[in-house]
Amino acid sequence: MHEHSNNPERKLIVRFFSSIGFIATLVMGCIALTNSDYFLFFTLICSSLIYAWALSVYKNLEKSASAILYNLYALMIYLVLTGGAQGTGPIWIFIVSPVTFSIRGLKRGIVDIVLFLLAVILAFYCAHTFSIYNYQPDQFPYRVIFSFIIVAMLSGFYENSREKYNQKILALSKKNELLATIDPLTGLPNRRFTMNKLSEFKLALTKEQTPFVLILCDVDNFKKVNDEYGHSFGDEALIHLANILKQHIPNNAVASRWGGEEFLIAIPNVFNAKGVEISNKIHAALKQFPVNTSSESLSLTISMGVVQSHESDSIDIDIKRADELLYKAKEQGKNRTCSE
Ligand SMILES: Nc1nc2c(ncn2[C@@H]2O[C@H](COP(=O)(O)OP(=O)(O)OP(=O)(O)O)[C@@H](O)[C@H]2O)c(=O)[nH]1
Repeated sequence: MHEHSNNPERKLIVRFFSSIGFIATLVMGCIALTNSDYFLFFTLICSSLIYAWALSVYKNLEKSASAILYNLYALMIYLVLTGGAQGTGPIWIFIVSPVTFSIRGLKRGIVDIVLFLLAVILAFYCAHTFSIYNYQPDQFPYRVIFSFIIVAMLSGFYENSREKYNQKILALSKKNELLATIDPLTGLPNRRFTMNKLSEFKLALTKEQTPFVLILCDVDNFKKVNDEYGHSFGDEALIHLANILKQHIPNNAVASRWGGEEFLIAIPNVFNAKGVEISNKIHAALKQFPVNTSSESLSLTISMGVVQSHESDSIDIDIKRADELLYKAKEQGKNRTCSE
């Protein structure tokens, strides 16, 4: 499948063009019938049926797109060859480049249009050589071909800008999506991202009995840190803590900034005891590595509540239990972990 056509926008375009093609060829077929032009009537009805089929298989984009385009090309070549109604047939070829580019995209569109152009030149040549239709004035075919090339180039230029613009928008929205899930100060995932991750962990617990542990952490006496050392030192302390948390959790775990000076760690595939072991390593690392700035140094301490998620409890209840244990750790004198 061509990557350009692999999205809902392409499906819409394919449906749109197959519907337009179906209606237009059907109406033109009926007009040909009233003019007693039976061969043109038969050609247009066949074309209309192909468009109807393309519409019915629109979910298979490649098939549907090829049916629309090759049907269109065949009809255009027929019109050029026979002159259509009183020699006006070639006028229709100008719709080919916008339709081709919007269905095929730029690169493949150029290939299709060059091949189509060669077929049109051949059709004009055959019409003249075999006296199928005698275009008047003689320069008419040259003018049509020349203006077709200009229209094709303009459509290609437009498609090129459109694709570049789309890519920019896509990159920007990906970047924004990422920013919306990351805490700008610590670079850790934020609450929103973590809630989604917790839902995944909960699903794995209920479906596959994969256990997971939550560790809720809160910096001790952080108001005092801010008051004594300043707010920017407080910020440095949070960044330092975030780095320590990242270094001490398994790769498949998530350490997130839950809000303010609170952090939540979620570790899949482990039981409570492993959560407590990790929390003890974090306490030790904070003791070993103080927050250092050019002028200040401080050993930060945190309190933690560790719980194992219960299959029967909601995520909110799990977090509430962790919060109760964290509160207990604070009550018992801080710089410690309480678990169930
Ligand atoms: N520097 C800085 N401070 C923050 C940030 N977010 C929250 N705080 C501060 O964190 C402090 C939290 O204070 P409290 O809730 O009283 O808690 P505490 O002083 O740590 O006391 P305990 O939790 O009982 O140990 C407040 O002073 C907030 O202003 C932040 O992003 N940067």
